[in-house]
Amino acid sequence: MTITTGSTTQSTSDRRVTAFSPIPSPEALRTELPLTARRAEMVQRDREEIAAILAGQDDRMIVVVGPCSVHDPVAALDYARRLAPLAKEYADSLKIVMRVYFEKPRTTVGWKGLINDPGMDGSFDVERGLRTARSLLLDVIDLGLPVGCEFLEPTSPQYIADTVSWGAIGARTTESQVHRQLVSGLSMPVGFKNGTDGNIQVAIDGVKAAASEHVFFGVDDFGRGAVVHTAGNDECHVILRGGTPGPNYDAQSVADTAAKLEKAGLSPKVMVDCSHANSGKDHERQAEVAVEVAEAFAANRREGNGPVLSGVMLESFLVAGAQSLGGELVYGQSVTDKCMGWEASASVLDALARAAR
Ligand SMILES: O=C[C@H](O)[C@H](O)COP(=O)(O)O
Ligand SMILES: C=C(OP(=O)(O)O)C(=O)O
Repeated sequence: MTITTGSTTQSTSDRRVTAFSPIPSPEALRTELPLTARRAEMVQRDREEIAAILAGQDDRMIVVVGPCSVHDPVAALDYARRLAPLAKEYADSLKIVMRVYFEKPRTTVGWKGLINDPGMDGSFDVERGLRTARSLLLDVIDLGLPVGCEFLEPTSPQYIADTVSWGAIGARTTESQVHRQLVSGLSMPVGFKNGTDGNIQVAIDGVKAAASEHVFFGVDDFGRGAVVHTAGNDECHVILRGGTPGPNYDAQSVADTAAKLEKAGLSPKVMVDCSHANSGKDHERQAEVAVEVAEAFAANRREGNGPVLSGVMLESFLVAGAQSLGGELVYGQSVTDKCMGWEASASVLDALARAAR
């Protein structure tokens, strides 16, 4: 049911709000699609392993890999079925986390992801989006894969965060107090991207702010407005994704970021996003960047410099490249940024595993 509003001439509020569409509470959705004790155990174990890598207690490399965005849950699960055996095969050297991104921050306007508009047709069936997203997350966990999500809407994590082992705050929201507060209450390790302009300090500030306690506006499990009190999240790190001036995945940028984190009293943990401005959004270049980063990772370990570079992020799907929305869609191809295809992704994972060993 949609409630139309802003209709009386006397009203000074909601003059530009055209409707409110109710959705189920987080508790109702979690009851309908329960995590279950077995899955909760897997999520907890995966979060601890990722945190241990970030803390330097486990010298594997975190690899967050998967589509830029999920638009077709069938293709995403198909992808997960291919990734799961590789995650097992490389488990001695890589901690593979599947990118299962449902919320897309746009530079201006565009499709905002499966939760916002699962039909990709402007029908904005958010209730269906939430249900589809949660259901897919449970299916991916059942394949033995940890899940990584970007958190964008401040209240959507209530519906899905119990399934998520690693989270990200994107380049467009890394400086936002609302997102930093949100992270301070999240139960998993979270990476803050540098800004789109290449500013790394905003990500370092994000890590610092999220480690602190906060009190802010939110919703409780029953969807009621509430004041949220958080304990702070000390398992956060920076993600270097390049920026307007160019890439920032080189050894010097990683070392400088680590030094700045240490100066700020934070753990010097850095992940490199091989996509976005580090590859000029070119999926073929992304594979080359990943191989360069793998070599730097191996050299860093050989020189005994400690595991500053803790992980990489890759945008990868079944079919290489990207397609526009509108016409008939190619199965397994991104509808947002260009992704590496499956074959290229598998060989990059192999290169990363060899480097990490
Ligand atoms: O990762 C995805 C995109 O880079 C991000 O959502 C911005 O996309 P846009 O510039 O196409 O809006
Ligand atoms: C939106 C993303 O990246 P960024 O915030 O770095 O642009 C993403 O990783 O999907």
